[in-house]
Amino acid sequence: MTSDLSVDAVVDTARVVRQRTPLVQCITNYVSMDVAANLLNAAHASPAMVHDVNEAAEMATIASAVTVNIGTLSPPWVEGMHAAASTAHDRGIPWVLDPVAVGATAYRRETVTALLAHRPTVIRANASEILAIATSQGAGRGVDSTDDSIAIRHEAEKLAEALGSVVVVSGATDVVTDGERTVLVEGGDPRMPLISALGCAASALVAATCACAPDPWVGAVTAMAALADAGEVAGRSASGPGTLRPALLDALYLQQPDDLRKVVRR
Ligand SMILES: Nc1ncnc2c1ncn2[C@@H]1O[C@H](COP(=O)(O)OP(=O)(O)OP(=O)(O)O)[C@@H](O)[C@H]1O
Ligand SMILES: Cc1ncsc1CCO
Ligand SMILES: [Mg+2]
Repeated sequence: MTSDLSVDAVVDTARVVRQRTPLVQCITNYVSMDVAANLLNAAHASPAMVHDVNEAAEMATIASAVTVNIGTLSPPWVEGMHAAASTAHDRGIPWVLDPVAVGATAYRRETVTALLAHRPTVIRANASEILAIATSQGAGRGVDSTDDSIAIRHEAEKLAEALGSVVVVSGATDVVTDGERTVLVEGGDPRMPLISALGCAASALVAATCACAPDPWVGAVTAMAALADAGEVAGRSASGPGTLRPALLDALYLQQPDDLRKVVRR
């Protein structure tokens, strides 16, 4: 389901990731560190969990891309987030914002508003989080979505246009939009949201693919298609979320770029 999407560009992006092994600086939450690092390794990228303000900007000068996730935020971490995001912006490398539970507290909303000043390349979040940013209001119960990605497609498109960022709304169907062009990525497994911080890891993967893509919209589609295909493959052998997680890492590792053609159809 595409508009103007070159499936070849998606497959090429997946190939370039394998050639370049992009270094992704992850400023991410305590829950997600393990799954994000291992998912990047399995997907042929290279993680570095570097968040402290004393080194965050310096690290961003050698990274290929940065991901900033507010999942377990505190003031010292926020300083590191600003340092890395502004360096990424100045260098013109992609940086991805993951606004975990942004609707839940005023501190999260203020932090996200301040981080938006560094103009994220991509915002990757679930539907409730995107809705909270789009409406500037509290929404959702916490880190999990209570809204449907497809239902907020138009809010996502307007937000992408207003911010000049690609917006990825994850869910049973992922909505990937730059405001003008929107792709729906289907697939995956219904137990994926039960793997805590898989969305955070998805944001890190979006950073990796954007570092290797002709444009961030294609980059974001590549990451979400890779997860959708791997989730589907993993779901065949998994008996629950516990076994789904290692199976997903194996499926990503074994995935071939051409496998993405199955999920991103014309
Ligand atoms: N019902 C579903 N069926 C198939 N895949 C899904 C479903 N829900 C989510 N996914 C996939 O699971 C991954 C994580 O997305 P999700 O929307 O759960 O992120 P999230 O809410 O930000 O997660 P977290 O905050 O735990 O990191 C994405 O790749 C998404 O496509
Ligand atoms: C459960 C949880 N709490 C803060 S961050 C996080 C990981 C999923 O977003
Ligand atoms: Mg999330």
